[in-house]
Amino acid sequence: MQAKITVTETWLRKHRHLYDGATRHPFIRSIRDGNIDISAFKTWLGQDYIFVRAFVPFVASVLTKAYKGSDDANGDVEVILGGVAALHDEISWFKKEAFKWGVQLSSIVPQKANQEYCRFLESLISPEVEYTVAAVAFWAIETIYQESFAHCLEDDSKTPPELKETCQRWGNESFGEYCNSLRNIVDRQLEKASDDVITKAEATFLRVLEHEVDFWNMSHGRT
Ligand SMILES: Cc1ncc(CN)c(N)n1
Repeated sequence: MQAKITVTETWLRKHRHLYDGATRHPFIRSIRDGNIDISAFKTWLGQDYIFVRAFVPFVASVLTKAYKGSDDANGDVEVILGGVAALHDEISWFKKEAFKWGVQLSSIVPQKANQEYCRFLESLISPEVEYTVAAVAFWAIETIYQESFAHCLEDDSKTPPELKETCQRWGNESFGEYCNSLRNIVDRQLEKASDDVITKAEATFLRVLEHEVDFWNMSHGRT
């Protein structure tokens, strides 16, 4: 018997070009090829710290929506709670890493692409946004980082040793498993969603891809 094609699989096939644009961006390729400009890396580091701080209330809102909106026989809340806990570590890691690279986090001003991405996250916090739609954004945001940084750890990569730890943070296997759990949550929700919610969720997925590309562009000095 053939396995059923899930909604996320359909989207990934349909939007492959844009998805690859987000997960195989020139910024990521430059890490993987070992010719990253360290000033671009430092820009990314400072800007991403600001993004992650805005990401926390968004993830907390997904947690609330999961509690209210899913029957939770499937443990959605616990999976998302794991994500919140990981973000706590992530913020400490950014502080440590910024110190290592001489990046002054307190003086970072968010750039336009970052501001727009954070505003988009804030719009998803609204209680009017369905759990399914918010969960799709959450899954996509985490997965793009997982796939991007895992690409920098493949056997034939020439990632500089001093950036390996950064790539490990999102490219490691257990982060990959967590992203798979998020994908299962999303597919389960989409399976029972109305056409209207599915349409909104797909549009949200595309918006995430665009914001991620803009975020890499910004880090790469392309704005
Ligand atoms: C822009 C961005 N996208 C995703 C992630 C992964 N949490 C992140 N830290 N920053």
